[in-house]
Amino acid sequence: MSDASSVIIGIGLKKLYESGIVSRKRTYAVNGVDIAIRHGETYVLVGESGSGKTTLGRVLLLLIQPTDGEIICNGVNITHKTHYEMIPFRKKMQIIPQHPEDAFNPRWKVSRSILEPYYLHPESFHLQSKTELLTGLLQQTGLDPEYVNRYPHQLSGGELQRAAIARVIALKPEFIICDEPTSMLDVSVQASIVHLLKDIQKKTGVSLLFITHDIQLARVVGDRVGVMYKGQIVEEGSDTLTNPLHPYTHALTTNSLPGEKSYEARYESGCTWRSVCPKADDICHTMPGLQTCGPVKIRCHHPT
Ligand SMILES: Nc1ncnc2c1ncn2[C@@H]1O[C@H](COP(=O)(O)OP(=O)(O)OP(=O)(O)O)[C@@H](O)[C@H]1O
Repeated sequence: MSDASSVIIGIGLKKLYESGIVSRKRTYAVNGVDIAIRHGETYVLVGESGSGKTTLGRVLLLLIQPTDGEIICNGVNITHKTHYEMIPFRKKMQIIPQHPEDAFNPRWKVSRSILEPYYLHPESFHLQSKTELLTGLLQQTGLDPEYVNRYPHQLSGGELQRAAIARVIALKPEFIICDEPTSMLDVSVQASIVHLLKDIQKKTGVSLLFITHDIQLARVVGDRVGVMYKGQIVEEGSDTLTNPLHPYTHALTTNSLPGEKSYEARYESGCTWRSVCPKADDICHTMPGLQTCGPVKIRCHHPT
């Protein structure tokens, strides 16, 4: 899967969580994911709550160590790099969180938080002064200079998300994970934040991994879409949400998912969707691989 067109590649990624003291509960939040994000594209990860989107995103950034699998950044295997060896890669990979307020120190003025990369990595800014950097970042994100002299609780959710984006782009990243960046915002400002991110992408060529459970947003924002179900990507393509081939994607996009009770069965092997799939037969007791069908990848024995 190593190719020069990708900024980040995950190969065979797994993340196992174990909980409970008396009886151990094992959950594969990510269960064998292959993914490649190309330079300059927006790849949308879509799926229901608990399907593993956030865990996969954090594993790709090595904010969570995978239980298994490898991560390649610009052709370099970074899976087992030390904290020190990771520094140059960390600068190139950033995340915009769902809750911008969590990303700010409540005791710092917003300007201090936006300039945090400057204090952490002064060598990256050469002769640029703090004021020049801040002015440029505010211009790029459309944030009123007056706001950055305030504390985080004195800004609206949309203003704070712009400030979070300003901090993220300070180090000129090549790859940004946007983890539901608009889901906590008022509908009226959601579109402006999405436009801002796409505008930054147009100007800088940054790759975006956009995590959402909003199908309409995914359709609009994504160059390619990966559909996650129980820790796996079951379908991937540019037209996936308009012409779904996997029975799960079809149910997700037509609002016809069965009730939680009817498909909560977890199998140790085989297709995890088979308990409710109308097409399920004996072969579905074996796990389908992610097959390439033209421009689409699909994990199903019986695609439409
Ligand atoms: N630290 C953890 N310890 C144990 N289980 C976890 C942990 N983090 C996540 N999980 C479990 O892993 C699964 C995937 O969670 P994850 O947050 O990645 O899903 P998601 O698709 O991002 O959901 P949402 O859209 O609600 O944010 C869930 O079953 C969750 O309970």
